[in-house]
Amino acid sequence: MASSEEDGTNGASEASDEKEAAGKRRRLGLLATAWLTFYNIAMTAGWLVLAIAMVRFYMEKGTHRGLYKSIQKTLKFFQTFALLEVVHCLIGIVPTSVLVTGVQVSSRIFMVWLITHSIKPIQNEESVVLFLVSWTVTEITRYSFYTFSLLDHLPHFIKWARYNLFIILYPVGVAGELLTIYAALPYVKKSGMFSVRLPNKYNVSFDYYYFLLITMASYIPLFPQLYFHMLRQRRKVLHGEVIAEKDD
Ligand SMILES: CCCCCCCCCCCCC/C=C/C(=O)SCCNC(=O)CCNC(=O)[C@H](O)C(C)(C)COP(=O)(O)OP(=O)(O)OC[C@H]1O[C@@H](n2cnc3c(N)ncnc32)[C@H](O)[C@@H]1OP(=O)(O)O
Repeated sequence: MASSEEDGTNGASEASDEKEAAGKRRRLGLLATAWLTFYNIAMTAGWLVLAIAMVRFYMEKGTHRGLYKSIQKTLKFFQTFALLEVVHCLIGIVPTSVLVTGVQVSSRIFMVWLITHSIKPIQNEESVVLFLVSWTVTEITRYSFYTFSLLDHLPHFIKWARYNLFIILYPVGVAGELLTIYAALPYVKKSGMFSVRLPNKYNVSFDYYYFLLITMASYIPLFPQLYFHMLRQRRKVLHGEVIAEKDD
């Protein structure tokens, strides 16, 4: 059987990819393209640094205990920087849903700052490693995908990885996040952190423990939407299907 390379279909699809990328750059404008290229390169580099630091830590110490503490500054910096992705959608320089990106980025910011950073006793949980590894592999792939696409030289394996690895990494990452929040519950309940009790002069109360329970429950309707969004993107990019979405 003739392969796609042999019968020339691969060449044709490469030519059409290049044409598409050139059209995309024209649409975006020079400034936006330059900014996105810089942003994606910086983010790829940041997550690569994180990956190397994690591998080195594990090879030197042979345990995951202390891993989070050793990489937390880099993680916080690059994950917080990702808030710009919501801005990119809002100003229209990337054709992505503000809602999908907003949920994705805010859940990460929440995990980094309001869970792992704030609740020290859970930093050595195995579940933290689960989401750290899953986020790191995802982001190296995702940002290098965007970078190479903008530069018009997208290797097939990166495209393949961007739209296949998430099938496993997304559930693994979400499991890591949920298990970490679950591990945090006893500490939150005992300490009463971030909670506001009555009576107070504003007459409002807030219980972080119940907020966490509600957050965990919100994964049930929200995660499938993100997952199915990615499955639709996968069909569109890898199999060329035209799919209408109504999530904006
Ligand atoms: C306050 C508390 C809140 C708590 C909320 C709790 C509920 C949370 C529930 C869900 C929790 C999820 C937690 C997440 C866990 C993990 O991440 S685990 C690790 C695995 N994760 C993944 O695999 C993430 C996969 N998901 C995504 O990638 C996101 O959905 C996305 C980031 C929003 C990306 O989706 P989308 O943009 O639609 O896909 P793409 O195909 O990549 O892009 C579409 C087009 O946009 C262009 N583009 C996008 N970004 C850029 C960029 N930076 N630079 C250049 N171009 C960009 C892209 O090229 C595409 O363009 P076209 O080719 O023209 O279509």
